[in-house]
Amino acid sequence: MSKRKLSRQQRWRIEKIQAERSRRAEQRDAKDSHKLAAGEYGPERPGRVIAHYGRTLDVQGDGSETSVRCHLRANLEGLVTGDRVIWRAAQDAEGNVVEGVVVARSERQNVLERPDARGQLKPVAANIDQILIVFAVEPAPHPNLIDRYLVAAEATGIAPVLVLNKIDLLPESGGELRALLARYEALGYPVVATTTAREAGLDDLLARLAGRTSVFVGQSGVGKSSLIDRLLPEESLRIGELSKDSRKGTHTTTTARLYRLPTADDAELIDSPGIREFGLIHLDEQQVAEGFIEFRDFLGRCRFRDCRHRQEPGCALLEAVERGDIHPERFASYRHIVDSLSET
Ligand SMILES: Nc1nc2c(ncn2[C@@H]2O[C@H](COP(=O)(O)OP(=O)(O)OP(=O)(O)O)[C@@H](O)[C@H]2O)c(=O)[nH]1
Ligand SMILES: [Zn+2]
Repeated sequence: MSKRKLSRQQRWRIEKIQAERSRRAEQRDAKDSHKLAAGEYGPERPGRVIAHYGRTLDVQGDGSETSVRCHLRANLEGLVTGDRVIWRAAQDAEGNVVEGVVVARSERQNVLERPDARGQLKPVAANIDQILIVFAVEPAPHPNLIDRYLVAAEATGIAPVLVLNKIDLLPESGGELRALLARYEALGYPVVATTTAREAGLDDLLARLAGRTSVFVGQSGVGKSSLIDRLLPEESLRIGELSKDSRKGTHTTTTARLYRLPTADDAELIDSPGIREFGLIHLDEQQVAEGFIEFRDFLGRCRFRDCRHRQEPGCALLEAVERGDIHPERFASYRHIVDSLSET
């Protein structure tokens, strides 16, 4: 945000708008309390937030195929797509569920955060099982890019998976990228090869998606949209919801949306432009070191407690590189990422 000073009039306007917003929220909450007390809402039931627009959410009840537009009790803040919640449904005269109210949030298994316009971390999605880091021969990943994504994923505690897309463009021998992937596989990372150019190109990916909640991240042009288009063949699934909202003139700045994939068993995908750019978050030196999973055995074993693993004697990491327990390119990548931290 710009540092420009707001005029008194602008400040007054902003305060007025905010006061009006909170007044409306209070009113709605009072109405909800009344309805809840009057038994107009059904029993508490578990559900999942599949989209959110400000203080309005789409919640899918467990075991249900459809979602219900819900609002929040005033004491609930910061719910994001993927959150598991407790909600109560209101029914119309025919017994159809028409709207709902979210009364509680269940504990999060993990949360994906992104910096907002002011650089403050804000949650964008929760309860994710895996981050699919997509890359391709074209555009080729610049050195360290894969490691950067891996470190960012490790920092969230969500399991990363490497997805090499556009394998139709790979040379017969597999090329350098395949060799690079073998190195990551040896570290224990799952690796999946895909192409949207062939019918069976997504079979391995589908197997990987089954039974899990995933997000796709990766640099522009590697084929994230193409993959998602193939996974969600019904365009109406993606666009229908949005146009319905814009017709109503509702605010549609949804941060992320959860899709259940018709193409894989019990697979969920959470997607939004903000999530696709994941990886650009700021990390500290310690997080970067811990993000290189093969370093973990050696961290804390250097002679000096404040070792920065540069040229200190008795550095356990440098010794591990020397012995061949840490690949020199991964170590160089670690250095490069740490050095870039001071530039940002
Ligand atoms: N040869 C080949 N091209 C592909 C494949 N997948 C995607 N492409 C092409 O790669 C280009 C970029 O694909 P997108 O799906 O737009 O890439 P993206 O990662 O979503 O890019 P952003 O939206 O900018 O983040 C398009 O021209 C696609 O047709 C593939 O498996 N093989
Ligand atoms: Zn050290």
